[in-house]
Amino acid sequence: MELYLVTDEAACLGRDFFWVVEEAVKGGVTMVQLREKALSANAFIDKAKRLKELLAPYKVPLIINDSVEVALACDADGIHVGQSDMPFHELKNRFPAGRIIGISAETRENVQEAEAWNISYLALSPLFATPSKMDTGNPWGMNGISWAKRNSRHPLLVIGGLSRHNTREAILNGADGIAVISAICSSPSPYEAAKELGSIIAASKSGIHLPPQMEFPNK
Ligand SMILES: Cc1ncc(COP(=O)(O)OP(=O)(O)O)c(N)n1
Ligand SMILES: Cc1ncsc1CCOP(=O)(O)O
Ligand SMILES: [Mg+2]
Repeated sequence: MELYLVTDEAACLGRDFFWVVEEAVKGGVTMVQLREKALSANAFIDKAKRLKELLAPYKVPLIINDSVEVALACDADGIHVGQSDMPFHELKNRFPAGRIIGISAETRENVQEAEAWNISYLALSPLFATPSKMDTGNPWGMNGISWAKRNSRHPLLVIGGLSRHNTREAILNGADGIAVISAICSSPSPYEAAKELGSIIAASKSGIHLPPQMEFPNK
């Protein structure tokens, strides 16, 4: 989940959706979430099945946003739910054990509540305000990552406004991975964008010599 692509057809700017995703995967994306807000259930399932076939040879897991029905119908590797979606206690009974379950945390209370759950990752949402999703709560900011790192046992993702300019700082503050829409889907080259973000993540992880507080004294 280090470099996690959340898809958005509109963010692909008229280019073929499957081409954008495949370029991103070739560039190094490690997980893909199909996020569809306007499709019928059948159309969502058809798109998910096609995407699963595309991803299989690359061994990149497919995550379905919001819908357990779609996730089951396409035999997805995992599901992502937010605070207004199916609650974890219900999801864990509906979704086969061993698959990926990701949850968004919008507040410190959400992070604390998730401590009791067996989930695959927690996504701090949003890290920064973003035009890609307007109905969000208050942004976590970089300080929020270090707080969550100290208070959560789960792998931590950050989402919202991530780009080549702030990925290093997010990782140095404690994020295990980043999730993006526009930085990849809307890039002139989704391949190059993914490659660059992946390199920044790898370099930030291998090059940590100072604790984040020392690198960023104001955080
Ligand atoms: C990886 C990841 N993190 C957060 C979200 C947001 O989920 P949610 O709050 O349920 O909002 P919608 O995406 O459903 O609009 C996400 N999708 N993926
Ligand atoms: C789906 C989602 N959840 C929180 S912010 C967001 C959108 C992220 O998009 P971008 O990477 O373009 O800021
Ligand atoms: Mg949701």
